[in-house]
Amino acid sequence: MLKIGNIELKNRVVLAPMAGVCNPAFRLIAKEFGTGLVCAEMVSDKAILHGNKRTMEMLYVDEREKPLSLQIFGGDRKSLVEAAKVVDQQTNADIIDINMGCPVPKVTKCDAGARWLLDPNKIYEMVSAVVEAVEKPVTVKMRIGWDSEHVFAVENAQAVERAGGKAVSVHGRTREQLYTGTANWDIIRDVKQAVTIPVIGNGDVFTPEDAQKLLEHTGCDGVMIGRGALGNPWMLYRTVHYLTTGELLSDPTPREKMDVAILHMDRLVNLKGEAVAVREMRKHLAWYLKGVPGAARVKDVIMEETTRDKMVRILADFVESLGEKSETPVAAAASNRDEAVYH
Ligand SMILES: Cc1cc2nc3c(=O)[nH]c(=O)nc-3n(C[C@H](O)[C@H](O)[C@H](O)COP(=O)(O)O)c2cc1C
Repeated sequence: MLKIGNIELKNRVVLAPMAGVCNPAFRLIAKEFGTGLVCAEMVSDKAILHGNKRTMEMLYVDEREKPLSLQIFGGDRKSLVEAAKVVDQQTNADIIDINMGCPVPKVTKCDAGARWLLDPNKIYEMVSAVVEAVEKPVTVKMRIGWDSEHVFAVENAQAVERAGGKAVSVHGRTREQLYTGTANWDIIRDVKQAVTIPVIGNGDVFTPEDAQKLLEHTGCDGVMIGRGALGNPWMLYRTVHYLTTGELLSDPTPREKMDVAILHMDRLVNLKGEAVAVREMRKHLAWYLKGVPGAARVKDVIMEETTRDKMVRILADFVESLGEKSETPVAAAASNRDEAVYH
């Protein structure tokens, strides 16, 4: 069983932190689909200390999402520590994760995110300072290196371990690669062999079989799934099921997809209000509709809509036109969920 500090996970499947995606609406769906640990989108230390309404909403954790890891980023020791204390003392999160992989210049210019990958000493200092200041377990999520010339994944993970970090997640790409090329699972394996804390492997897991392969190849304690779950939380459920039983469940039917898309939208409406939810939902609907036969015509129309009801009507008519029932085991899991209301 995967244990991070004192937090026991019921399985080895982790939903990756994804900005603009991993808010309570999607995280709860991921949890209902059996995911062992869900990660929240990254939040800046400065924003937490500033305490504006939107940031404080980003720190909200529903009891049903637990265990949950909340990710912070920053470049200045004092403010990172202070922000970590806020997460420690004022949120319902179980784990405090530090972002060491964000590649965007706005973040790296502030000496935060992937910038740390060049300096194991800084990693040690920053992680030690946070560990000393908080009660909750501290983890780090990192890329394997800054660029192909600076791949310090092993040294960096060892610095995290020495500093008292309780686990490390490793995305098998450098900062320079962004999302191009393939994730290097060999280096994730090197990290796993070099530390004793749990290592969670990440990168290019799009099917349950990929998850199994990553775990076998790297010897990792857990597998983290990001893009494979976009518009496809079934991927999480199918992976948990495959890793536990060896059985490969079929993909969801279009009706199942639309049912969950509507649930997702309704939770976003509760969370953020209709205007924001509808805007945010456009990208999710594009993901949910990806690969659904005949969905191209619906996609174009739905992107123009500005209300929840109109979007739902289009989805309902589309599903009706397909005339299928949802009866697969995944549908049963989805229909067992209860309603979430966030205020
Ligand atoms: C839309 C999006 C947002 C992301 N936001 C974050 C983030 O907030 N924090 C983080 O550590 N990684 C973030 N990532 C990176 C993912 O957590 C993950 O490391 C990466 O997508 C590789 O995993 P995958 O191949 O399973 O997608 C993001 C990725 C995507 C696609």
